[in-house]
Amino acid sequence: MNLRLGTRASLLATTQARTIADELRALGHDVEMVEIVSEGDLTQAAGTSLVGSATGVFVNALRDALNDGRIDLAVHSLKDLPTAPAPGLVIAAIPGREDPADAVVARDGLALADLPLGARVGTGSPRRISQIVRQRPDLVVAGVRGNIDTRISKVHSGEYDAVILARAGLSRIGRLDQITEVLDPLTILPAPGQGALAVECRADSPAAAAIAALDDAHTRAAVTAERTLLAELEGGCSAPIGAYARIDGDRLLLDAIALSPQGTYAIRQSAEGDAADGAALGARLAQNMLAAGANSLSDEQSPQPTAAQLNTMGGAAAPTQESAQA
Ligand SMILES: NCc1[nH]cc(CCC(=O)O)c1CC(=O)O
Repeated sequence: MNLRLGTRASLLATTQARTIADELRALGHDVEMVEIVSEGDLTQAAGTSLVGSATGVFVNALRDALNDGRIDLAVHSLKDLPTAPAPGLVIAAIPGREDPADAVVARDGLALADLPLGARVGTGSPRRISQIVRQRPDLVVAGVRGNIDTRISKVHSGEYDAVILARAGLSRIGRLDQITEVLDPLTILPAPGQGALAVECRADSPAAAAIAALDDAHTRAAVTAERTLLAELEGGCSAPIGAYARIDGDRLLLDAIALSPQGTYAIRQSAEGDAADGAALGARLAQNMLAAGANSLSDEQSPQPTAAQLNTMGGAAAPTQESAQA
């Protein structure tokens, strides 16, 4: 089958797209790569930045190309896809995912815990900020723009003592040697879907069946749990969310955290369910977290916390309370 695969021009995007193209070629398909240039790429190249979500602009440029019939499939980082389904499009494959952990790239080979008091850490992700400041309130966290290599270069130039990046992205572009610490995904919970790719096509496209051969059932179950949890929590709160699901035999284990922006308060819970139904597990854990107060997390203590909130809030909470089974 002839397949036109759309990709952004960035190193990470083209590397990810090439991986998928190679796998489809191995199945006997002819794959042509089509570069899709978006407003986001143009402004990034000009050294300026977009107001609002740049990732949204990149995703939409690829989706427009799918809807217009300029391409037959698009490869996305799953964590950059909004949880709402795109009308007329389907995620035809979620291939096996990389290690979803976050990673530290720091000067002098340092781990997060070894950074000196008041060190400068670059990340703009509310999820990373809240979890890292919760562990190290002394760190000065500042947003950092640009692609992965640009971010790493800001450590080498001394602008930052460390930056936090997804291990998967560093792996894909061959920068694992830059990592000075991989953060345990049960300590710093990853973004829902981190490390996974999503291959999207038109719902009525004959390409869907061809692409489906790349799907990995275990990864799909895990990221479905993570993204369903995110979707349910997004409806009820604007707190940063981390989630990490993994398969254990025929069971699916899910850990999730919602935090106040500076990490003063957090609700962390875990649950397990049938590996065949990630959506049910994600929805159930989200409801439990909302019941525990995930919808009212702020760095100022809430006026009248419920008993359930008191049980799961605060930096001094014992790990056993934080990881109460749901
Ligand atoms: N939002 C940017 C983005 N989207 C996907 C990745 C890396 C690959 C992945 O997480 O799957 C990154 C960079 C990062 O977070 O370090």
